[in-house]
Amino acid sequence: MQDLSALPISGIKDLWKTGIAEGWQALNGQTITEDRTLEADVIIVGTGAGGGVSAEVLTEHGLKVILLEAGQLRSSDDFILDEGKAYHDLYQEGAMRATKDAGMTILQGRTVGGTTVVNWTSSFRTPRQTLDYWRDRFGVSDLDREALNPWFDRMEQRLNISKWAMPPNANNAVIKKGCEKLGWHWGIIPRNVSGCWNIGYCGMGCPTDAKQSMLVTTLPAAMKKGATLLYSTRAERLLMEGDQVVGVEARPLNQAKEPTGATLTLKARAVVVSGGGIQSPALLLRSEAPDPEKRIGKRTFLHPTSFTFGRYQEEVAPYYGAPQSLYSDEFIFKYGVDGPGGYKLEMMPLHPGLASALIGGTGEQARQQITGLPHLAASIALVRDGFHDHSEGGSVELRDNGEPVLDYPVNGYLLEAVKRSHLTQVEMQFAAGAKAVRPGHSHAPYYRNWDEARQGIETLEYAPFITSLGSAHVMGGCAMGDDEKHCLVNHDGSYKYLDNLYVIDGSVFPTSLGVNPQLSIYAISARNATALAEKLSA
Ligand SMILES: Cc1cc2nc3c(=O)[nH]c(=O)nc-3n(C[C@H](O)[C@H](O)[C@H](O)COP(=O)(O)OP(=O)(O)OC[C@H]3O[C@@H](n4cnc5c(N)ncnc54)[C@H](O)[C@@H]3O)c2cc1C
Repeated sequence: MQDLSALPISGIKDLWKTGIAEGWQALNGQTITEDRTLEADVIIVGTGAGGGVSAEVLTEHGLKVILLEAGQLRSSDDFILDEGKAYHDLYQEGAMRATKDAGMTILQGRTVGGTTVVNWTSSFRTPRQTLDYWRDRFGVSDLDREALNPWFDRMEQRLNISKWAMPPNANNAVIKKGCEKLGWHWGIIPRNVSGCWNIGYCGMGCPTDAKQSMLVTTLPAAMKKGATLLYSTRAERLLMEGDQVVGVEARPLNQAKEPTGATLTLKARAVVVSGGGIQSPALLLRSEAPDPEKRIGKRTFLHPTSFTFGRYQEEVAPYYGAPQSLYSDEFIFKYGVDGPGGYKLEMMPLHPGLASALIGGTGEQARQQITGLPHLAASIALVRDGFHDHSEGGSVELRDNGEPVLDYPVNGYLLEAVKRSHLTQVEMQFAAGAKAVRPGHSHAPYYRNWDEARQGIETLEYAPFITSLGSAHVMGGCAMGDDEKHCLVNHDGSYKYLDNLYVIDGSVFPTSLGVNPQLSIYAISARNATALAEKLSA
């Protein structure tokens, strides 16, 4: 019998299959077994938020671009709502990435389109407080909200970003019900979707191309203008002559993500590094790029994220519907910008695979948890990291095989914020009508009411490993700013110690943001890629 689950949705044309049939230059590294040399005006390493936007802008200016992507090319026909396949094919380390001591899990994309292919579409402008802090603390000039607003306008229009007009799913409705009852702020999330079917599988790749990720927007635009894409091909190191970057050495990868043995020598007038947090610093480290203050990979931030799970009488079905549509900023700057850690409240989708990994438990307990999934709501709190002396983030290191690992110790400052965020989320879920709520902590039971929970959480030990923490927002590691003690690139993305090298992605943020990062990356990348394009085409 035919396996219907493996069939693409009929009537939706796969953009990439059509484009390649029409002549787009997309080369699969798996088929490259012999050395080659290629030339372009600009080489872009990485095809996510920063790389996609840069590719569109640079090709619009008539520049010849080569895009390198370590991940594979997967497009709408491949997105069959299968968690296992998606995590294996579309995520870094098969979605098993974690910090060095395994204190936090890290979800990050690795595919053509980068993390934008698997993200949950929430699109916020950078908070003023964050931009002001960057200016005052790190000397990030020319990047206040007024200067950035035109770039936000432009990218919101390009990616069809607007507040979600449908009713929230039951999972997200917890925010409205709970916050209204408690008198807390809540709002509707703007999403980058066009004709969204409200399926709820954004994290597995959008099968209807409704999500306006780089895969269906900027990258196809660049391909139409003659860009060359080399996928399953990893940038190994930068090619340098004195203090000039002259290109990139790249390795095509086979299906097992191992080098095929061939070497690609790619020459260009400029190199844009858009590998995202962790990978962009890793490329600079592998290249032994000059770094007098030892800043490469330092100040890598994660928005460390805590969870709570609420059980409801009615069905919640946390796997259906727009994954994130409501949020609360009640606690994000409540304790000042650089005081105790503030956090943004959102909900997260729970599909069976992710749920079993996050909720934990074994044997009968695990069975009960999973059978109860339809009645479970999952809230998250994204802790703003990087705004306090005790919140310096993590450092990227290289393993023996050249692959990166992030050392991010979970310290007392963070755990204090996490404890407060548990109390907040538990209170919100009870106010929303939950019958029982459990914070993401190995020693926490399901509490039956807010009083019991408050007392219980007060007695919990908050320590690394027993306190569940994860991240889907890797930022920083190549901080921008005038302050050379902390920063590696200038506010236009140019590398301080080499010519012709630009970092354009989420790794340039000198702190985390306090909002989900994609729109900040799109806007700042559009600004910096435009300046670069004008310079190169002058
Ligand atoms: C599950 C999930 C949900 C999310 N939801 C949201 C959301 O709702 N809203 C939001 O704002 N953000 C969300 N994010 C985060 C957001 O998508 C990312 O912050 C953003 O895409 C990062 O952009 P980037 O350009 O820095 O890197 P990425 O988009 O990660 O792109 C980097 C790309 O470069 C490639 N690469 C790296 N190194 C090399 C190399 N050496 N050679 C070749 N290729 C290389 C990588 O394989 C990757 O494809 C989510 C993330 C996840 C994981």
